[in-house]
Amino acid sequence: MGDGRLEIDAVSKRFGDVVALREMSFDVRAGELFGFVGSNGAGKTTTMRIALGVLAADSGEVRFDGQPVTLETRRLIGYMPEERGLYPKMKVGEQLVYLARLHGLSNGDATRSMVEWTERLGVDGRRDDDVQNLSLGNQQRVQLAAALVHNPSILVLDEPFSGLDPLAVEVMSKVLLDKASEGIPVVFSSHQLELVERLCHRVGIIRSGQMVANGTVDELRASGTTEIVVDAPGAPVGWADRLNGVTVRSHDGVRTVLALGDGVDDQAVLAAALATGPVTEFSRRRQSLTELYRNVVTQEETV
Ligand SMILES: Nc1ncnc2c1ncn2[C@@H]1O[C@H](COP(=O)(O)OP(=O)(O)OP(=O)(O)O)[C@@H](O)[C@H]1O
Repeated sequence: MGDGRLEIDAVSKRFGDVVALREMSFDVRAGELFGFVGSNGAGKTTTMRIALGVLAADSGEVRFDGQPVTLETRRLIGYMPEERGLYPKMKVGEQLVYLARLHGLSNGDATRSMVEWTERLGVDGRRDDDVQNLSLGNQQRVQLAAALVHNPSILVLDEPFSGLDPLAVEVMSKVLLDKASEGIPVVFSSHQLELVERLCHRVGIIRSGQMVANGTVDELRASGTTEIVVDAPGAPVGWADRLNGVTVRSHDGVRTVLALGDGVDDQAVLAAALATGPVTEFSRRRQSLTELYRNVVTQEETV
């Protein structure tokens, strides 16, 4: 209690026959940027809507700072919905002030916050424009401003990066990192795995409504398959085919990429490579989040 964490604890949800979430559990720590990834329909939006409290879970609990999220604590959440929720015919500035006031800010504080966030997000020149007249990317910047304008203590953002140009991605990234470094938990969903790998402190991969991997990208690497790159110029084709517990991922000229099963001794692989002649490279390959994701998701599919 009192640690500023957002906890999703064994949350389940069905829509008729569709099981959207099965005992989904993870936590987002204070000061952490948490990336939430998974295929279309895996349950990301449903989880976020339950975290916000706009959708009720069938079972399980969402807690913030050790306490169940209530109507009162819901006001502490800055939420960016996937279906974007701005009033198209309202001016940007008026809308942001209105939303901040709904969350209890005084008129003066709401106006100051609107000015600050429109400047930080580069839409200060559009304050007097109707939202519907902005480009989609600028609407998204305003949508982020709407999530931030009431100084939330938790940020829950559904695909905030989708459709943004590279400069807008940088602006959005910096704001999210800054908010996390102020000590609040920040969770966002995304299909842009390179971006998630670059930005996030921890990542959760979900499939069919369940959390199937969760941790720093390095932790996910450590629990995944070890891949070894071997450069053995004199080795005949197929030199590694008969090694126990080893799968040849690719063989390209003199370079072979091998996947080592659990408990396989890499020194035995090195000895086998040396037995073919000189070895000019023998290294562990760092898998990208995209590769880890593919492995986790396809592994689960075959279970
Ligand atoms: N209101 C609803 N009524 C019926 N089924 C729903 C409803 N909302 C979500 N679902 C179903 O629940 C599952 C999870 O959907 P959800 O939108 O949470 O996935 P997602 O991970 O956010 O997907 P995407 O990446 O496509 O946005 C899907 O099978 C979806 O069809």
